[in-house]
Amino acid sequence: ASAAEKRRWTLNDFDIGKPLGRGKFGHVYLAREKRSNHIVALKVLFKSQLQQSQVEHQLRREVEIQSHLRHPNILRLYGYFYDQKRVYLILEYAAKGELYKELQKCKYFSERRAATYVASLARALIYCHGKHVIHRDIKPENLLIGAQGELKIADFGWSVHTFNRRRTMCGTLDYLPPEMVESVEHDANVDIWSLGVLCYEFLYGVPPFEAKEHSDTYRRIVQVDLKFPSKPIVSSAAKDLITQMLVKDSSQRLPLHKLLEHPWIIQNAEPS
Ligand SMILES: Nc1ncnc2c1ncn2[C@@H]1O[C@H](COP(=O)(O)OP(=O)(O)OP(=O)(O)O)[C@@H](O)[C@H]1O
Ligand SMILES: O=C(O)c1cc(-c2cccc(F)c2)nc2ccccc12
Ligand SMILES: [Mg+2]
Repeated sequence: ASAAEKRRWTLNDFDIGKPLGRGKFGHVYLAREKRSNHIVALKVLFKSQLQQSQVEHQLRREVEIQSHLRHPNILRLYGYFYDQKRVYLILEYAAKGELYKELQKCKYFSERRAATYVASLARALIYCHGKHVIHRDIKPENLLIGAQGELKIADFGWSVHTFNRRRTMCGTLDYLPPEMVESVEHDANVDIWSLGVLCYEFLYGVPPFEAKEHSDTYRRIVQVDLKFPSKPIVSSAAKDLITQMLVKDSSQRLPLHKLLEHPWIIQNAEPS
């Protein structure tokens, strides 16, 4: 690890700025590291809440993984430290905030914007899968936007092994592929499914299997009840890509490197 990673950080190393948001286990603040004047996001997590939710080990492992990942579309974890009551994560600051908010504001994205985001996520996932890290939790809430408008996968829900993990944490089912919803063995192809769900949501403003009741969403996922609305107008190339990703048999999903060669991506994604 670099010198920055090894050093023992303390709260005194930082000037704390405005709150950037509230997470499940604490707040995230804008902060400046005093020696380097480097702007970061400081995520403060309360130990008591981490213990109550029994996520302490998950957090340690995810911090371990996240600190070793280096990719332009993956939010950097520079380091961490803790005191009596809190754990602090020193994160790359994503100046343009949450993709989720941007999607709500625009309702849905242009095909060029959607394809550019999908291509950068595919490259980030190819990088992760190359390191035997699968994500399992790709959704708009876990995507942030950097100062140049680039996408950053910001979630700590990484898992190293491709073993079958129950989703102990509650949260929307919308992005789960059939094998996870049916909680059978799953592998890196789960991320292809979630990326397909995300691509649909970028273009239509809603996820493909959304339903009022959890049980209905569950049924629509396992039946791959995929329907394309007539509005907004979306190219058949985009629908073709989504259809090749939202396939029940995970081994038949379009591999990520093939996604980057798909006509819709070639024609619409900004060159990286
Ligand atoms: N690196 C960052 N740069 C800018 N804003 C951030 C950053 N990290 C978090 N935020 C803001 O703070 C909010 C809460 O952070 P986060 O979502 O990480 O907390 P959490 O929901 O508890 O964590 P997780 O989503 O991993 O469970 C985010 O929704 C976002 O608005
Ligand atoms: O008091 C501790 O030793 C402690 C350390 C850590 C921790 C250590 C490294 C990385 C990381 F993300 C978290 N998390 C905790 C969560 C709850 C209660 C105590 C702790
Ligand atoms: Mg969050």
